[in-house]
Amino acid sequence: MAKTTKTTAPDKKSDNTIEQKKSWKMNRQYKMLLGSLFVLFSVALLVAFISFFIHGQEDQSAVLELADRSQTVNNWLGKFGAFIADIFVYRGFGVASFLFVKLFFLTGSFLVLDISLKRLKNIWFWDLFVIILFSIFFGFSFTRLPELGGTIGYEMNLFLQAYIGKIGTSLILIFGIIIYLIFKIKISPETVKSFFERSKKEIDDDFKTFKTPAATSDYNLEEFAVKEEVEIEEEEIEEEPELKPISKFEINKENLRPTILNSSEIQLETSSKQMPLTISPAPAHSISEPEKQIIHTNDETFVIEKAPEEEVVEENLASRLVADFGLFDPTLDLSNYKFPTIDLLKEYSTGGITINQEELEENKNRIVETLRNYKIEIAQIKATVGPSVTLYEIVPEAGIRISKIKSLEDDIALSLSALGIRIIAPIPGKGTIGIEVPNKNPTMVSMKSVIGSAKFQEAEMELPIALGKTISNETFVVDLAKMPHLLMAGATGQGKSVGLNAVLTSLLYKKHPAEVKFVLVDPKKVELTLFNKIERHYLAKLPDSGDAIITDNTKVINTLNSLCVEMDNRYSLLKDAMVRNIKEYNDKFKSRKLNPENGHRFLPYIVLVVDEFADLIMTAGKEVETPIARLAQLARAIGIHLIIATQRPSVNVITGLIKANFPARIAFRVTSKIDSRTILDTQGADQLIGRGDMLYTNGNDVVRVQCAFIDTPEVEKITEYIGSQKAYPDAYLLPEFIGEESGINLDMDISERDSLFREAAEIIVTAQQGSASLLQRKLKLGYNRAGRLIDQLEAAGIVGSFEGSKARAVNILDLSSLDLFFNNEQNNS
Ligand SMILES: Nc1ncnc2c1ncn2[C@@H]1O[C@H](COP(=O)(O)OP(=O)(O)OP(=O)(O)O)[C@@H](O)[C@H]1O
Repeated sequence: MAKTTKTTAPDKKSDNTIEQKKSWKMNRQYKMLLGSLFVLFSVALLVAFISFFIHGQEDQSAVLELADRSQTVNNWLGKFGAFIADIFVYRGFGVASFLFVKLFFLTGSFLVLDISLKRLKNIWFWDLFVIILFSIFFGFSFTRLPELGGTIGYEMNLFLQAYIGKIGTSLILIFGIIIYLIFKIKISPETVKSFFERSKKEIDDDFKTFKTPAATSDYNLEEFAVKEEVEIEEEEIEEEPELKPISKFEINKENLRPTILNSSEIQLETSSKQMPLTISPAPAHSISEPEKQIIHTNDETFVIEKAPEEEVVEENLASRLVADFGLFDPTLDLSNYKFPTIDLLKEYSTGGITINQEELEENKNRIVETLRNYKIEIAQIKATVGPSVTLYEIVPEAGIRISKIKSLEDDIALSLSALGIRIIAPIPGKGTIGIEVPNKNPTMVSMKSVIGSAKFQEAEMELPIALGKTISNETFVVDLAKMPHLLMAGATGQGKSVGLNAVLTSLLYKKHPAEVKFVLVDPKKVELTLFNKIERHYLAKLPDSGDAIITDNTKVINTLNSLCVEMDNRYSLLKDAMVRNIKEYNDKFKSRKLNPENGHRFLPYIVLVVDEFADLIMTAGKEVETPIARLAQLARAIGIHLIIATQRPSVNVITGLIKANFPARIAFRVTSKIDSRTILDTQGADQLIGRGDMLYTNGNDVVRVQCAFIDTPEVEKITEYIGSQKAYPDAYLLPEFIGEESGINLDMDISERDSLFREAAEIIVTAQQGSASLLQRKLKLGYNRAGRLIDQLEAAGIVGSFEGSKARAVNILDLSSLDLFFNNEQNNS
């Protein structure tokens, strides 16, 4: 079995046209031009400012008469210099204007080097803050030299002093400094404390080493050198990302460390003393280790060296990346994507539920009478009206056995002359007995009402699904991610397809195309075709396959196996990231702690929807059951969720293996109690009234829900709304899976032959027809296995080679010749 994995991201670059490249070049040229202008302007500012402080006063009158050519100025940059210096320094911010030189220089450099300007925002913001703060400070401190604070500083200072006085102004200035220290420098009491502690220790160390004869001048020099190096390195680290944030995740850890050889320390200590004891932990990491802390004890010969705590570089780097670029946003590729609006959906009922008082009264009386006939007295009865069913909650008199009421189910139904009575005895968690009676005039639950409900809109779930409304008329919202897989079954025409559409629509209303992808399998070819329009937004498919919606059962096997490959790939990514599930993984990826260069990517949820599962099991049997069971067992953690619908709830379709892995199940109306048991492990689905009336279970409790109704034109409108928006270049591509039918693996070895090889040969020889479909039928095999058998028969020489549409020739005439053939083969081997 040859498998190749090719993980492809949806945002695969489309073919870059020559035009695009050209426009990029133009862009770059403009940037370089503009950048150089900025750099030159910064130089001009510097010259103008310096000469303003030397000759400013003399130029003051000339600035007012710029047009007069006879006026001469002393500024080194002529009238222009005098003018800009006047604007920035005199009328502006005074000495603090020098920071503009830095700002323009940096902006120019960023443009010339084509570095993202995002970081500049931060720099401009804080520098402008400092400029204003400084100009107020100078205006405040040097009232006699107004040019130090500039007109702005001077005036602001006057303004502040007029309102809050000198003390108030100085407090504001101090507050400004605190803001800068906290947010820009990121100072906290802890950092200050640790700084002082470190300096104290350094002073102590210096003092001691000075005293200790072991500390030769060599040592001090080295230590000094190390410190200097650290300072330089730190500066570099500060500056580097400003100029080179190209590689977001790379960091050369060695650059962060001062280079010091432990051995030199050890040697120094040993050479000076006769019997020194030096304890140095973890000598294995001697190269490029951080500074070690040396603790001197009272005994001068005993020096303890303590390895410092290692910095968590990744953390720092990630938070720095997040500070610079913000959290990773997976929706950025389609940032203008607009979610479908609620008005695309239709409102079916005008008002809410209509309560028919007479009907309620009548039903109540009948229930009471029927029970009284069987000597069951009722203490209290309460009715809750739902959209299609009313729940009568009964509190029986003390001493009445619940099983007695339950056994009267059919009698009560008969006396109420209604289809679909369901008795819940007792209602879990309530201690009452429930009798559900269908309403004469059920209210249709529109998809609009459930999608628009606050419960759905505000649902904090990974994959919220609005299924419909419960008996107490509450919107019923469940999380597919928690289910984690859903089985939907029900007889034909009871609302399965509408239910599937409701599930898909819910997800379309809540999830961005970057966050969820659907794999749709639709053997009926008509149910899910509408979703074709959103192929490039929401669908996933195999590479090189035409339509994303799979209608051919043989292709399903490849898709399922490909999903298994995707699952394995995702598990290894999760393992690599040391997280347990997709949510943690994506959170980590968003906070830029995972490097895309190591294959990490944002993982969208994948929802596999199989309509008509029975059909699939019939044609492909075990070959689909195995990958489905594998996905169902393992895929929950990595965000692959399965929704399987079938109208034939028989045990050979919903097998034990499938059932064990699908705790969440929806049953629409079925025809027999046995079917109900097959789906829900309990009866009840046979007593539903159809038209979207359903039972939902996720373990123990069974909830009766009226499924929301969504019609085909509504789905069409939604898919059209989404489909007409900008999309990804292609559908989300699943990893490639090369199935066994590719013919590459002809099993030539006799020992590796299929166990049914002899039987298959006999069938082919008897029928004198070499076709895989014959084997499929006779041996009840899937397409793949039958194909492989034919390949083996060809390799053995029993059938001829592939001849297009004609069946293969059979080279052995009858069964006796076949026996002879096998005997010969055995003797030869
Ligand atoms: N939630 C609902 N509310 C009201 N009517 C519904 C609802 N669901 C289904 N119906 C009615 O039942 C009809 C059949 O529904 P649907 O096509 O979903 O059945 P199905 O189980 O998918 O049938 P099949 O298996 O043959 O495709 C719909 O045309 C609609 O009139």
